Amino acid sequence: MENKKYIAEVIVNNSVNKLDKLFDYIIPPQFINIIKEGTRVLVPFGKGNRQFEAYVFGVNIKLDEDTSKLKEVIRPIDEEPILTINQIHMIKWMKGKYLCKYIEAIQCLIPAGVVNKEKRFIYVNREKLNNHKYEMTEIQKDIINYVEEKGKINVESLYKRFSYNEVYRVIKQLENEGIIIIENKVDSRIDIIKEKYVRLVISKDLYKEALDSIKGAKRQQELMEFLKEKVEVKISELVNSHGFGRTIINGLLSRNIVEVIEKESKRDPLLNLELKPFPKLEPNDEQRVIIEEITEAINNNRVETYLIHGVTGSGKTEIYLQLIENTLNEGKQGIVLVPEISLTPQTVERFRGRFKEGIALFHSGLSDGERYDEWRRVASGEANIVIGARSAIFAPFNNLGLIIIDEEHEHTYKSDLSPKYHVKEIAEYRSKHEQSVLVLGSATPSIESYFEGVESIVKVRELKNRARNAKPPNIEVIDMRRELECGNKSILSRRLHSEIEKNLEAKKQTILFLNRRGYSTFVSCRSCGHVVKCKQCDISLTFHMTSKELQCHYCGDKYTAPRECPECSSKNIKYFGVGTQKLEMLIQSYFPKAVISRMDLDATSKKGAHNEILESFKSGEIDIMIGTQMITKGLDFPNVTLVGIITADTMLNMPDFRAPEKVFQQVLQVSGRAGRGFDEGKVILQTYNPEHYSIMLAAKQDYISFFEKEVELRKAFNYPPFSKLINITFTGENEKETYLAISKITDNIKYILKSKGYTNELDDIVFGPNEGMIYRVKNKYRFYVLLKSNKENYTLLKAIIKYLLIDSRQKFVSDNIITSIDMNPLFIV
Ligand SMILES: Nc1ncnc2c1ncn2[C@@H]1O[C@H](COP(=O)(O)OP(=O)(O)OP(=O)(O)O)[C@@H](O)[C@H]1O
Ligand SMILES: [Zn+2]
Ligand SMILES: [Zn+2]
Repeated sequence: MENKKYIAEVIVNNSVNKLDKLFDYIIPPQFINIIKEGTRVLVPFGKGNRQFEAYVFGVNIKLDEDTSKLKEVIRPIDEEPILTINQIHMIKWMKGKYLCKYIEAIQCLIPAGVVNKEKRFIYVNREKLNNHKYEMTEIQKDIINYVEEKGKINVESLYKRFSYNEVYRVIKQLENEGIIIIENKVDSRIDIIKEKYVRLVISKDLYKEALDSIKGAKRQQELMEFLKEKVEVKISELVNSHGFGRTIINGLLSRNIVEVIEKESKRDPLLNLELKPFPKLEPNDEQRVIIEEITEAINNNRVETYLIHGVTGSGKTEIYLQLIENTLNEGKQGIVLVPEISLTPQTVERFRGRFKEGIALFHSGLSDGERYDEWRRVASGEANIVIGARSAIFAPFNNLGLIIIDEEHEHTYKSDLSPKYHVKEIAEYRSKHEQSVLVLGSATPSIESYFEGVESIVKVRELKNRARNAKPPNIEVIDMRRELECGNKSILSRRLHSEIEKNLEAKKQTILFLNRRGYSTFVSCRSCGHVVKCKQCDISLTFHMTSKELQCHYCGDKYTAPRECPECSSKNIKYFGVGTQKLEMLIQSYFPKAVISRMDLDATSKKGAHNEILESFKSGEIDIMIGTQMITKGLDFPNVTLVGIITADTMLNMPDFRAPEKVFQQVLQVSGRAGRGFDEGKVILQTYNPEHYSIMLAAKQDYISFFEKEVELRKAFNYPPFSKLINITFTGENEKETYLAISKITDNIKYILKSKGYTNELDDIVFGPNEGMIYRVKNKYRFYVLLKSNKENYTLLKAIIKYLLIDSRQKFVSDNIITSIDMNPLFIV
């Protein structure tokens, strides 16, 4: 056939709004069999035909159609497609679900190291230079000399050498005259690391002779003997760990006794962690039943979600380990998600101790290079287990059998960048499309997840007992209002004080927990515990320092700050909190002999500091550990018998409908650190709101009652899981312009809703626009509008947002305003 053309539909790797769609390119005949769905290609783009990297999403054949306006693909970048067809489907699905850009979704699936960057190279055209007619300026001469000297160089390096403005102007002009030529090349940003190794090249029979020939050089002889035992050794290792300097190595090199070879090496982030074996445990009855049931589902490729609700210390990790083992035995691969790798060193240790190898780690602390290497280990099949935070859910496995989300209630599973996905949603998608089992685990499942259990969408399995027969800790609530009445103004109740004392005498360890989030933004009464809330939203009001007013963070209603408590008329109506540092000083002054350590963001900002503190806590050097949220997760220290929660109220009064849930979770999680060994654990929980259902039920460790109460309230105020929230944020440098822009969008949303017959309900659907809780960040102003939708209008609302903020964005929002859409916000900030 004459006019048959192969057309590639591509996504250009560029985050400009206008480019967020598929573009057609002709595939030149020589590439027809190479360029497929998922191949990365180089394409010319725009008027200047600059080269861009692009991803092929589809290949079509066109017959007798006019393709004269289309450009041609320049060439493929890789030999094999970099995205599978499954992944392309997932990217399209993510775009539809989160209203993000294609390229943003692609960037979730492919690590930064793979995504290429365009580099510009520059060189001099000698002929044109010789023929030019005018006198050059000094700077022109300097630049030309510099470039000629180097041959062909990256333009970036000119910017380092000369001032940007000068270079920019000069090279533009010289380029127009053809004196210099600029070439665009797309290049991988990450270099593959090559390591140099040394090995003996002397055969066995010549060995003795060679050894004798260097009698005078004792160290060279020693190196020979050293290498004799080994195949090859890294130069860096010889130099750094074994004291063989370069001259010694060069000595043997010059005599042709050794040679140096180069091998590609992968950066291994686990390299410097020591490996302690963690042998398989005989599962107890509760564990066994669950392991058997889920293994059966894995073996039969069933699409199934399990929620393991197991009290703290019930041995969930052992279940995960055995499930992963069974998955590998089936020749399949597994993903284990943890809230934060650096905060869950014990979990990682156990997996490494059990499986030794084949584990790849994905987390935010990796350099681009490390991330790229880990990704390639997974893609090439070298690793069959991935452990990691959020991003690990995108691990490029091709035979996925099992996904585990440990501590599934943790908020770190929600991405704060676009696409604002929740790991659980991606995991559900992969489970469904790759026939694999999803396991969620928590001692305190999120209300949404447990609700899915009630609705039989997920299968809930319970672990009611601690694994090593330890008893659950005993939680005692201390009413801080009574302390004040009795004249104790200290941050420690008398009870907590004396328990710490006792614990120190018994040589047991103590954890003191202080929550920093939401610290002193709300107003409460120290005499009666009353907290001022919005009448409409049941949300604690936020105190605004500048206006000295109280404002509801959800609906925007303003209230005047009371001078005395509306409940008990006390003048003690302001809340004063303390930070961890101050707390550490206080505790040290109360217990001068105790060894105290602090674990918070400040104390652990140095690399490795977190692990160091944990190690010395484990070894028993530290008596009292003071910490923030960092110490609530997965720590298993048998010698901790006392946990003190300094105040449950900071969290309780967060302007967030999930505040009671978070308090409940946090109290149970941090309490769960106590009494995991032979001795019983005790928890002292201090609060100004002892009657709050969240505190009372946490003290009883009664998850089910808490769940029921919470669900009742969510239903009454129409919060998730009974509604879906959508949050739209506008950020801009010009306060007024940003506000007007979001107001215009809000009006449009209302207008369209009205035209679709929603008239009376508008006030129950659209809230705002309001100032963001963090109103001014880096001189940019932030406003948001919150939408509350139900099953029947969700699709409509999504379509409206898509129309206003994506498809017709240019019409409604100027380019200097950043818009962000969150389809299921966990926090509204
Ligand atoms: N079958 C078993 N036999 C003996 N010990 C076990 C068994 N299963 C688990 N353990 C031990 O019980 C302790 C608690 O287990 P693990 O840390 O897995 O609890 P968890 O459910 O993850 O708790 P948390 O939710 O508090 O993190 C660990 O020290 C673990 O080694
Ligand atoms: Zn009061
Ligand atoms: Zn309100």
